[in-house]
Amino acid sequence: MYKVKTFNLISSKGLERFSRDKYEVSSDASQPHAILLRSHKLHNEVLDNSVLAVARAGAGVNNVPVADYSKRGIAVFNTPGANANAVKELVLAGMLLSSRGIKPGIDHVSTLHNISDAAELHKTLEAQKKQFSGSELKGKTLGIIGLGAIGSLVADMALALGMKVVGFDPALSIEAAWRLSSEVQRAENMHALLAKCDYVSLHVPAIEPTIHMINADALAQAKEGMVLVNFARESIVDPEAVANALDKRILRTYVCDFPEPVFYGREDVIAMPHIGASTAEAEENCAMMAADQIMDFLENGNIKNSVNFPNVAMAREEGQRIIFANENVPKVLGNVLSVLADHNVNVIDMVNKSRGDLAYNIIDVEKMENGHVIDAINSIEHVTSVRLIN
Ligand SMILES: NC(=O)C1=CN([C@@H]2O[C@H](COP(=O)(O)OP(=O)(O)OC[C@H]3O[C@@H](n4cnc5c(N)ncnc54)[C@H](O)[C@@H]3O)[C@@H](O)[C@H]2O)C=CC1
Ligand SMILES: O=C(O)CCC(=O)C(=O)O
Repeated sequence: MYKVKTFNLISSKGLERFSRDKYEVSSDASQPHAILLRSHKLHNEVLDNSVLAVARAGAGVNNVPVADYSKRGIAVFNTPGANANAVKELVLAGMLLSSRGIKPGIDHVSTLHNISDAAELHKTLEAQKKQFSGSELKGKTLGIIGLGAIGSLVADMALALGMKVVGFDPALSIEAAWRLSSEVQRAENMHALLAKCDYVSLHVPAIEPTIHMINADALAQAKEGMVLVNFARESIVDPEAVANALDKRILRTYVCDFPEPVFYGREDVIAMPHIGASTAEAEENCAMMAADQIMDFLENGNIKNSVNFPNVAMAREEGQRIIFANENVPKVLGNVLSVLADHNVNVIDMVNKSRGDLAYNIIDVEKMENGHVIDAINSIEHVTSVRLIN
């Protein structure tokens, strides 16, 4: 029986993927083989040694101490693109909220509840509505920083609305580049993008080079009156610098999914409670993808969409499957094969792949009589995790 421990509310569509005869899935599972979570922060959790995999039902893995887990041979997964459409739609809502008098207009209407005569109400509204006029998105320039799953959908949406789109992404993958519309203009650097855009939307992961990438220096380059949209992470902007830029009217509005105390009471900040991915569809997509990845990893050792391990897949053969991870240094695989030879274990098939400092291996062997092989592999220097699947 495999055990999966969950944090956060995981869509039942995902939880239902785990068959009851093979999996026990609960928020209080002890000694779990895998963790399935959304935004819960794992940095302060003591993880049982039983854990082999952590799957983030979502995109950002800044709530997971990936480097520590890599050293322990724990595979960390995410669900690329599974919630991208949900975020894209809220980016559009954010841009519209910043450009039209939608929220103040609605708030104003709710203050008029004491007018019981319909004709008087309509007359009052018509007389006052000029306070709530705005401007259109069509013809404006949107800058997108980070052109991955979400950024590319935001680009398509903005182009469809008649906006000009400028993008910046120095780490763009080939796959993402293929997805991107040729109408997106490339900015040489972030400052060039900030200088010419009416709206700028952030879609980068929270990693060391992006922390506070929107700071006082960056904002000093911004086109006056720019709207900054942040559905990425709070740490990507320096909140004090954003507040200063709003004070100086360099920024017209800051739209974000990450409220900060420094923004309380500001009418030029539109803050949402981290709901970019909070749609039934996105929650289902993420949970199902994460569940499938956990199952294929636990049952077959296959890896898809890991953020620290290489993608690996090998069809199952008869016999048993040895899976081990190691530091990516010479001789480890050779030493493991020597152990197998010393124990008269016949190899049927194998795959060895590396990613950065890590290597991951699947070796299918004929059924072993000797129970000490796994212990012997475990004691080889630089092996970080090993297990046997029958
Ligand atoms: N508000 C919410 O509920 C959600 C927020 N997010 C956030 O959005 C982020 C992006 O999500 P996806 O588009 O799905 O990820 P993704 O991995 O598909 O795209 C991220 C892109 O950022 C680029 N990038 C990395 N460093 C950069 C830099 N210094 N400058 C410019 N571009 C850079 C990468 O090359 C990549 O193309 C996630 O990491 C997460 O933090 C994601 C989903 C929901
Ligand atoms: O699970 C959520 O609601 C948050 C989604 C998110 O921030 C992400 O996927 O990076």
